[in-house]
Amino acid sequence: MTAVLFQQVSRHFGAVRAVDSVDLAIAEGEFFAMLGPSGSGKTTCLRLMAGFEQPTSGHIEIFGETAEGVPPYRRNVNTVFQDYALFPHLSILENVAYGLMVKGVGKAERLKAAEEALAMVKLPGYGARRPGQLSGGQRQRVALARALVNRPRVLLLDEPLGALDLKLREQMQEELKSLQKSLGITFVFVTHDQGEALSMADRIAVFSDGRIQQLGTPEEVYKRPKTRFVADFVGSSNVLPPDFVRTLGFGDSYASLRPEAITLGDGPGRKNFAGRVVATSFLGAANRVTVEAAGARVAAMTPASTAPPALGETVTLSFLPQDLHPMDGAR
Ligand SMILES: Nc1ncnc2c1ncn2[C@@H]1O[C@H](COP(=O)(O)OP(=O)(O)OP(=O)(O)O)[C@@H](O)[C@H]1O
Repeated sequence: MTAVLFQQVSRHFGAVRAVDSVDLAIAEGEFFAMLGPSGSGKTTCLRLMAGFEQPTSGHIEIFGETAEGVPPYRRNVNTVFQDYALFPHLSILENVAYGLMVKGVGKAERLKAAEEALAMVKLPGYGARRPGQLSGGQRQRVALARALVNRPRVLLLDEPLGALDLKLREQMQEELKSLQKSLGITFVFVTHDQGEALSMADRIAVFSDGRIQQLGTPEEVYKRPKTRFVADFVGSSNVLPPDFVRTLGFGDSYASLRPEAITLGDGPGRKNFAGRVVATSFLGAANRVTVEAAGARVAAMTPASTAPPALGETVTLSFLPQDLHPMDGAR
């Protein structure tokens, strides 16, 4: 079943097209990431799903029901905000139970549900504390518990790990992913961190200027970026200019070629080109070798077990034709 459906959805603020003719269908139980730079429209999309914004045009459905005009509290969705928005004067348990209190659930029942939600996010026994007595990572979990206690069918997460340091972020990424799988709730996750989107999501929508540039699995988006923007934003792919692509025997368009698909030397069935080494760097498991070839700068990954070529040396590099991906927007 489709959890969230956008048909030609736009949200304009005066002349700003924050969201511009977006189509998407998020499946029930999916971990869906909206990835893009600041100002690309992903938060506005999330707010449209939550009901904090209404579309200027287009149609939104949540589990098959029209969402336009339905207020946030009537939708089967809950939002976890980046700043957590916990009440400082309430205990952790009261914070988590708050949504149920507003809905009129009796005290014993809501406190029990809040305890269960705290256990889900691995914070059992923390209920008596105040938010100020918890670490950033623990507050993040409380924010999550506070959304989960409502048993939403869709959980909307707006950069929920943004305030955490790198190590805690990575730990929470794994926990969020396994929590999502065990609960079977649809997660829609906003991030500007491509590593985070690639590692957690089932599918990613890459946003730029209010539009979806590409929608696909992490592997598709990473290995076969459709546009130069996606190639640049989602990773360290080589973006080869049309003139160079033509010399390799392909058509007249930009193309992406991942550094790890390029090897030193030639081999059967491979396409090759010559380049002069302009930089090398040791990355631990591999060396990154950058060459200049016919006006293009191309990076290759070579095994760390062999010494990289010397700077200034001319080398032959090769790749399998299927690893070169022509992109939209020729010139
Ligand atoms: N209430 C508003 N009034 C006017 N312009 C807005 C409003 N909300 C968003 N915008 C504009 O819409 C565009 C998209 O904003 P949005 O917050 O959706 O981007 P984002 O990709 O989530 O960025 P960030 O990662 O910085 O949150 C921006 O240019 C923003 O300034």
